[in-house]
Amino acid sequence: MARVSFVTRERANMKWTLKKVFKKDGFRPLQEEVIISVIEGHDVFLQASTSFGKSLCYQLPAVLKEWGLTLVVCPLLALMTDQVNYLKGLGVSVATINSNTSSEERQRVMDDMLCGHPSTRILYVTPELLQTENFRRRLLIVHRQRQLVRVAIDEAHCISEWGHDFRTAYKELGWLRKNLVNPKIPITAVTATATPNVREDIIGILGLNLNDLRLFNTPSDRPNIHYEVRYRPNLEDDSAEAESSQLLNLHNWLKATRLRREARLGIEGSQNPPMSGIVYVGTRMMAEQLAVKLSSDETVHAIAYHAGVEAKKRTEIQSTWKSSRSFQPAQGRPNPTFSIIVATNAFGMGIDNPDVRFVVHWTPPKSFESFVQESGRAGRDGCAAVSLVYYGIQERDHIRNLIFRDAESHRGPNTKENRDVKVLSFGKVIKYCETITRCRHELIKEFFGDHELEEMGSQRPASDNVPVSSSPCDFACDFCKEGRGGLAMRRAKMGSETELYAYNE
Ligand SMILES: Nc1ncnc2c1ncn2[C@@H]1O[C@H](COP(=O)(O)OP(=O)(O)OP(=O)(O)O)[C@@H](O)[C@H]1O
Repeated sequence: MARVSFVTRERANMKWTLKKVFKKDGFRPLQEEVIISVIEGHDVFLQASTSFGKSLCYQLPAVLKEWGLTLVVCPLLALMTDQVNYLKGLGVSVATINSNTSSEERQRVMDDMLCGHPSTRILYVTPELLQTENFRRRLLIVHRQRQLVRVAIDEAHCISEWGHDFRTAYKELGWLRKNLVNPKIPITAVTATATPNVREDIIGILGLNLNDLRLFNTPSDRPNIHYEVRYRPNLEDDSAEAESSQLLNLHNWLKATRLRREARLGIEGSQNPPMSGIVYVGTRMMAEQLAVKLSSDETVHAIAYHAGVEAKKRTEIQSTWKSSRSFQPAQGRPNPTFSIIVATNAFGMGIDNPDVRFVVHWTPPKSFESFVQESGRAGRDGCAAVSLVYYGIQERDHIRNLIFRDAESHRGPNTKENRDVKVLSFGKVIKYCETITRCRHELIKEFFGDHELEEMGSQRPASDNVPVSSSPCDFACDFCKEGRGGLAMRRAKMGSETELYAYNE
């Protein structure tokens, strides 16, 4: 009886807050169930695909009640700043303490935390801050004052050495469960990219209570993304020719995309706002060079983004690209059809631009998890988008050598394990790219062990809208569109069967 009234009352309250505070018309499938579990005070582990809306699952409960502080641990300054600005824009009382926070602001936030009834509802911190004695002491005071309601761990895969973005400070988060007791503070951990090993670490290190843990997941692939691999010819003795034929290939693909768009919309492409895309490259120099080469076509405006670009300029590039609707072309050039960021992996996790229509990997990604994170920047509005990976035997071998060389150049007890993790993850990239007999959506789900989550009793969204189709992904990948024969022909250009790893069956 008590539960029925909770559900009825809280659901109405949640919907009202969703609309009134977050300006959203409704929940996405599964969000409501996750949020109810968070509000009920359970430990929650949510593994949902990129762009699912995981942040809302801890932000909405934080503002639903009229008091109490939610602590959010987040690995990236840029991500934290984006979230804080977004929430401030909605009128939520939110704060952050990180290396960019001024001492006055830091003092103000700390004073508020300790005042016995903090007005801050959500506090974003780095895992490094949470390691400091000073912050821990203050957090324990807030807890004793019964003002700490829950902790959320964003990008929880960073906890695991099996993960692609392992952060030592994340591993120390076990402190939370050990010290925030009487009452126990519930923990919500969210990620888009955790393999079975990583999940085990997240649950174990955070000390999530298995008897009470609520597990949720959505499939790891993204149904609205068309996944495709393009094979580079193996021109060992002429890498410049291979490079220029790849550039031509990408320019042709952009041209075909532009023509399709114009045909669909029935108006000149130049009258539409530019279409946003990201091209990932391996090095800063490559980013600079490729941005210039892509911009040689006047329908393309491409700009390089990497850690060597000054921080202020990077923010500027990102915000111009995000607001492509108000894009101003350079003097003397027509309005471009494409606004492209050519980026190294300095641009990735957490970037939330709703209308990115394509993500291209100019060379194979170094890990499968980063591939899923980076390709997941596409189609965040739920509309159709494309992921293209250019793949060649030389690049494959080059990356493998880099992984081994990097491991050898570092000393330390974890070197071998760390290298093995990287080799294993790159092995998945190889399998993903070289396989010509399976749907790519299915491969992604397999690599993240979606089936095992099901066996662990994870709740998934109801699948009543699954299209009836003879393809597992409704023809949203190159295998399902072209079939084995078509892919085999394309892959043959890359090299002989003996040069491929034994991954393709
Ligand atoms: N119920 C909803 N209705 C409409 N938009 C939503 C809803 N929930 C979340 N969103 C929007 O979806 C976008 C993605 O949300 P969010 O950044 O939380 O994704 P995420 O799951 O953390 O993805 P990633 O792992 O890729 O960072 C945001 O712009 C957010 O405002």
